[in-house]
Order: sequence, then structure tokens, then C-alpha cells
Amino acid sequence: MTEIATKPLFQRLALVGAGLIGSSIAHAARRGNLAGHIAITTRSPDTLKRVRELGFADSVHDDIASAVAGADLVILCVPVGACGRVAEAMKPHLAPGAIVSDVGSVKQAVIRDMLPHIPAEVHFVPGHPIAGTEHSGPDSGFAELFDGRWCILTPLPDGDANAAARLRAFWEAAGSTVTEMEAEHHDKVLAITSHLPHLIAYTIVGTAVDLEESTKNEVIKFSAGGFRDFTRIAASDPVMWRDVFLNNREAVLEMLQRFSEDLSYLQRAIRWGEGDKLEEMFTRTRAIRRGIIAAKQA
Ligand SMILES: NC(=O)c1ccc[n+]([C@@H]2O[C@H](COP(=O)([O-])OP(=O)(O)OC[C@H]3O[C@@H](n4cnc5c(N)ncnc54)[C@H](O)[C@@H]3O)[C@@H](O)[C@H]2O)c1
Ligand SMILES: O=C(O)C(=O)C[C@]1(C(=O)O)C=C[C@@H](O)C=C1
Repeated sequence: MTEIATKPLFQRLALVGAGLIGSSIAHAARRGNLAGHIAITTRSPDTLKRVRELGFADSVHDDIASAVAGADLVILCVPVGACGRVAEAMKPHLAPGAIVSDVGSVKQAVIRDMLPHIPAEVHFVPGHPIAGTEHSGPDSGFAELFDGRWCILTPLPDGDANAAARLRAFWEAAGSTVTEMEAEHHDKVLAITSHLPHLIAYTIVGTAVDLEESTKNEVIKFSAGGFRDFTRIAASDPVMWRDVFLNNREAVLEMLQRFSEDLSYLQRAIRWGEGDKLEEMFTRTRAIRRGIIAAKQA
């Protein structure tokens, strides 16, 4: 159970981007009384209209200047490739002492793109909630998204410790368990735990779709269990994931190289009938799954 704060942690929370993550933060902030006022802005007029209809913000702005003005916490919830441009646009309107954060799935590229646009008297604390779904847009958000999930902060080495502590308190009150990491390490870890699995899902579903017509029909008809899980992941937002791969190129390519080598090893074992090698690998991976479940129950 998450607690409801008696006094809001922030006076005015400004969210830039009202998709799955932006709208979920608004819902979670409302649920926990985390902000005295929730202001939202986003790029498309259709999304702005929908956010007004859904009513999860106190004010909805068609310009970034009025949304971030007077905010003591600003969180960018846009695709990682757009973070630099958004930071540049909001720079002149940020209040001194404000905390600026983001939720991008990649950290080094976001820091590289945003940092030049952060005024000296504003505190930049990058972040990444490890929580999501395959859905996008303002209708997809919900208050419970972050409950029991990790949120990784990657504070800058010379950043303000008090600002990081305040952002940590915000995410904890939103239901998350917060940890800190260096941005480079974050990008490596997420490349294998999140980015590569998405790339594999996109590939396997694409391969199935490219099969000749008769087989394809069978794939759809009998898609249960394993393949269905891949189709869920492969339904994730194309723009978001395009930006993730373009902005975490080095780490993803490194993990992809290692993955390809391991796949070739299994391919060889199948070709030469080396059942012991297959069994040994599958036994190791089963133990990992069981370890994850046991850790969750502990
Ligand atoms: N979806 C997930 O599972 C997940 C999980 C954790 C973090 N993230 C990160 O959160 C961020 C947002 O992802 P999402 O899932 O909410 O995506 P989404 O597609 O649901 O929403 C993106 C929002 O950003 C807006 N937008 C796009 N470009 C913009 C710009 N230049 N200026 C202003 N608004 C702009 C869109 O209109 C939309 O409202 C991404 O950086 C992503 O890497 C996503
Ligand atoms: O649960 C899902 O659908 C997700 O893909 C969430 C997921 C992940 O890979 O775990 C996706 C991207 C993020 O940056 C963080 C979380």
C-alpha cells in the first residue's frame, strides 16, 4: 500500500509528454497527493484535447513556457530523441531552484542532449522508471504502474544531493523502489535486460509475418504461450523504440554481438545433435528464472 502524503512533496509538477509514462505519473501523483498542482503539456493538439477530457491534470498547456513556469519539479516524458529539443525550448522558462528530470529508457544520450540546456541555478537529476506496458498515449496511463517496480536515478557526479533525495522521495511515494547508478552502467544493464529482448521480439514477430501465407495463418491461429508473449512486446511504441536503439547504439550492439555468438553455439549444438550442450544451457537458464521468482517472494 502506498501512503498518501499529508502535504504535497512539490508545489507544482510539470509533465512534458502525456503518453503512458507522463499520464501514469500524473495519476500516481494525484493518488498520493504528491504535487499541489499538476501541469501537463504535449506536442499534438489531439493529445492535449484528450488529456483535458481525461481530467488527470490540473492544467493543460499548449505551450511549454506556461507549463513549466513556476514548477519546482519538471519531468520530461517524451521519446529519448526529443529530450534535447524539449530541454532547449523550456530553458528560458524554468524557475531557479527547480528540479528537472526525465524518464528516458537510455541515460547517457539524454544527459548529453539535455545538459547543455540546463541553467546553472536548476538541478538536473536523470531518472528511469523500470515499468511499462506495450500501450502508449494518454489513455494508457494508470496510477499503479510504478507500484513495486524499480526506478533508477543516474545523478550527475557534481549534482545536488538534496535534489536527488527529493526526487527519490517522489518516486518512492509513487510506489517505486529507488536505486542509483552511473549512466554508462545503466545503459549496459538495460541493453541486455530490456532493449535486446525488445529487438528479439520485433524480429521474431517480423519473421513470422514474412512466412508464406499458409504458415502465417497457422502462426496466428496457434499463437499461444511463448509466441503470444513476444507479440505483446513487439506491439510496443515504434517511435519510442526507434529512439532507444539509435541512442543506446554501442551497448545494444555489444550485447547483440554476444547474443549472436551464443545463438550460433546453440545452432551448432542442434546441427551436430549435441543434446548435452543444449540441456546444460537450458538447465542454467531455468535456474535463473527460479532465482528471480524466489527473490520476488523473499
Ligand atoms: N513505455 C514504456 O514501457 C516505458 C517505460 C519506461 C520509460 N519509458 C520512457 O518514457 C518516455 C515516454 O514513453 P511513453 O511510453 O510514455 O511514450 P508515449 O508514446 O506513450 O508518449 C510520448 C509522449 O510524448 C509526446 N511527444 C513526443 N515528442 C514530443 C516533443 N518533441 N515535444 C513534446 N511532446 C512530445 C507525445 O505526444 C506523447 O504524448 C520515453 O523516453 C521512454 O523511453 C517508457
Ligand atoms: O513491461 C513492458 O511492457 C516493458 O517493456 C517495460 C520496460 C521493460 O523492458 O521492462 C520497457 C522499457 C523501459 O524503459 C522500462 C520497462
